[in-house]
Amino acid sequence: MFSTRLRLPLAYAPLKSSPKSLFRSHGRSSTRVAELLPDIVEISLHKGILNRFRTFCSSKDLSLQKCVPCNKKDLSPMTEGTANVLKPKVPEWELLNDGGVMKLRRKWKVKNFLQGLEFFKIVGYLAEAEGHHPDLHLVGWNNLTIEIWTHACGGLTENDFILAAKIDKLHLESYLRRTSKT
Ligand SMILES: C[C@H](O)[C@H](O)[C@H]1CNC2=NC(N)=NC(=O)C2=N1
Repeated sequence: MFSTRLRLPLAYAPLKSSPKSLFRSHGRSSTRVAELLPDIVEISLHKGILNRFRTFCSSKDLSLQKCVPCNKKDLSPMTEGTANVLKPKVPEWELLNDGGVMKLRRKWKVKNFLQGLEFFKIVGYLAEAEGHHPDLHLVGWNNLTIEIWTHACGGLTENDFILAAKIDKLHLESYLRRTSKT
């Protein structure tokens, strides 16, 4: 864990210019506050590092994260609010509530039926590698839809957003353009 003891030489601790948030205006004498300074600095430093660590964990690019096994007993679906927070990270996908089950959905038009099946195969290999699987639909031979949700809990988990982000990283649109010439 991060524990960096930073002992500021009190002479250099600019008490007056320190951010208000560090020093409550309890009218404490500067001597008392000065005594507290090293611990206050350490706590804020610690928090800063922890916050940076947390930011790293919820890294912007979901496609760099890995899906986790959905076999935890207490796995529960995320709230609609949380889903809306994550949604901007997968802008091509829509959030839908399918009879009470929150899902991610994205549609593509394919050139022909075989291209659709090829598309499924590419996504299938990704899903197998992640251990998390989308629902694949190919309707009217060229309307391809992918829906992603976590069946184990009947709703959305971070796995679903990670898988959606990884599917986007496949850049299947350029695949569809390339193969449509064949
Ligand atoms: C143990 C393993 O994580 C589970 O069997 C996985 C497989 N793929 C999955 N995919 C999806 N979408 N939901 C699940 O609940 C799920 N469970």
